[in-house]
Amino acid sequence: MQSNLSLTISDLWIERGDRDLCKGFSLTASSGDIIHIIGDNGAGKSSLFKTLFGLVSPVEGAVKLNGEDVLSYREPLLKQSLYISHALGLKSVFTVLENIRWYFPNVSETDIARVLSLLKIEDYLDVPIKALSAGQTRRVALARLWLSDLSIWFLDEPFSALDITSIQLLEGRIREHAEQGGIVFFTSHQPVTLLSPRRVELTA
Ligand SMILES: Nc1ncnc2c1ncn2[C@@H]1O[C@H](COP(=O)(O)OP(=O)(O)OP(=O)(O)O)[C@@H](O)[C@H]1O
Repeated sequence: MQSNLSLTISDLWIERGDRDLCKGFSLTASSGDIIHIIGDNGAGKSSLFKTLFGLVSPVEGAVKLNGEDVLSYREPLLKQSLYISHALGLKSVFTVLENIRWYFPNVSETDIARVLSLLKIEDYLDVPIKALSAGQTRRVALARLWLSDLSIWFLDEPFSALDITSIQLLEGRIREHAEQGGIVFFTSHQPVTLLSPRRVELTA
């Protein structure tokens, strides 16, 4: 995992439908930062993450990773980043293990077993995602945070549907990642006080 990272967003302006979002939005995040993006429903939090991932093109603005423009050529950012959207990125007819293997074909059985046990989904290895509860499904998606070595995380509502034990586990993992030099952006409509994140508000 690379540390000493600096991601700078300058004067961003996103348009979706006929709505202006994030107009004039600027932010710099460095290794070790945990950033809680807040804002009302529809303020543009998911759109911001999608823009950084190239799924939405901004009207204006610049995004630089360690000084390099990553809006016109995104590969340096994508190679460093892990994005878990509302959609979670899981295949519903694949089993838990098949989904994990889809992302991590070379990770050892031991590491997968350790993480699934930590997340208390070790008994569901051969169960298709469509047969899991909402919280169990999210835990499978979040397993990527323990198995990946990517530095910059974009987590859209990662605490949604989780029980208290899982919330604490995720908070611990986010804190650990930042301490190791990663950068974490997340959205949540609930206060996440244990992490003491930097709060950045988008206005609708
Ligand atoms: N595919 C789309 N086409 C047109 N407009 C869209 C599209 N997706 C989202 N929008 C609009 O963009 C605005 C911002 O949506 P976005 O999902 O980014 O908000 P959000 O802050 O993540 O909201 P929430 O807290 O409800 O998740 C909304 O007004 C929404 O209607």
